[in-house]
Amino acid sequence: MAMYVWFLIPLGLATWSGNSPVHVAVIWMLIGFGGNAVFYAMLSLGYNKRFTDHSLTIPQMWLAIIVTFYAQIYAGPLRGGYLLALILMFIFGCFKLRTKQMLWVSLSSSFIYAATIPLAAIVEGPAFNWVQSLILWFIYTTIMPMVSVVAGVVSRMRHDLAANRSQLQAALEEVTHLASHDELTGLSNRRWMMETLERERALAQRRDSGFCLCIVDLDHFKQVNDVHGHAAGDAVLQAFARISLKKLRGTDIMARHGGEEFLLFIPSDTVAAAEHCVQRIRETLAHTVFDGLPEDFRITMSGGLTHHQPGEPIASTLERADAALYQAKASGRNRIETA
Ligand SMILES: Nc1nc2c(ncn2[C@@H]2O[C@H](COP(=O)(O)OP(=O)(O)OP(=O)(O)O)[C@@H](O)[C@H]2O)c(=O)[nH]1
Repeated sequence: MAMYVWFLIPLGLATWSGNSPVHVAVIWMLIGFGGNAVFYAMLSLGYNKRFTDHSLTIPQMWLAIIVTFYAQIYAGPLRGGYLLALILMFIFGCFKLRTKQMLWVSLSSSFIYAATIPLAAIVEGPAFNWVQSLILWFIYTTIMPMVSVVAGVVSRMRHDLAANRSQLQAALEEVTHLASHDELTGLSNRRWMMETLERERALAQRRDSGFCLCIVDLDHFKQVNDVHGHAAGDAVLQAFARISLKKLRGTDIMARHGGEEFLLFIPSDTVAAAEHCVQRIRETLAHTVFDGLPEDFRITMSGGLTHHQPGEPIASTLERADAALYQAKASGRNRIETA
């Protein structure tokens, strides 16, 4: 668009000084501004999505080529200056097009340029300088492919840069995810959970609300590895995470505390309500048949559940939950003990 506005100055001067007929400036404005308005409307209304070239760069370049060559037919000795408008348009093209597309546009435009030379000769009559015009055409036909190649290189560099940036973004997201999640189960990891618990502790204190913590441990898990192999053990851990997440509410948080131990945060004011939730997981697990393991294979869990006392450090809550877990194991496993 800026090109059309800027070239109105030389075009206006050429018209004012009698070097270019008025209709050229009128057509320049009508086609230039009207065409751009159409492209703007298409982009705003999303019609551009129907084309493979979403940016509509090629049609926009063609609009500039046609209107510039039209002005050039009547430009007389000023003819060469108008070609500079097309250099601007080719630089614009390099933001979106590949070298091949740029070359195609430059070569096909040089054919159209050739076709305008006899038309300019008709307009100018006997004063027309064929040699000068053919030299200008030769310059255009040889320089524009070079501009296209350079523009194509710039375009490729831009594409590579954008691809690198999105790869870097994806890697950053992955690193951020890995820093806060357990790779095997996809649950939050211990570090993230401890930070979250500190935040929840501060929030609970401010809101005068409570929450419960439960340490969950799979029973005799070592035997799973020993009898069925480490891969089967991994599959059991993953399945347990899935089962638990299905049974939890959106506000509950389950994290892998380490090994076959998990930490469960339940924002409940009463141990009874939290216990109900943990018991649901325990019962479901006890009846779960695992893919790839014998039909009669079952695994159970034990849990130590406690309520966070206002003001106490998280470590103290965890110590109590751990003691309750120890009690659950000592009492025969597959149970939840509260403290
Ligand atoms: N497959 C697998 N095993 C793990 C992983 N992390 C820890 N373990 C195993 O978990 C087992 C834990 O065993 P123990 O601490 O003896 O506990 P347990 O056999 O569950 O016995 P109780 O807790 O007393 O019921 C060990 O054999 C660890 O190797 C893991 O990521 N994958």
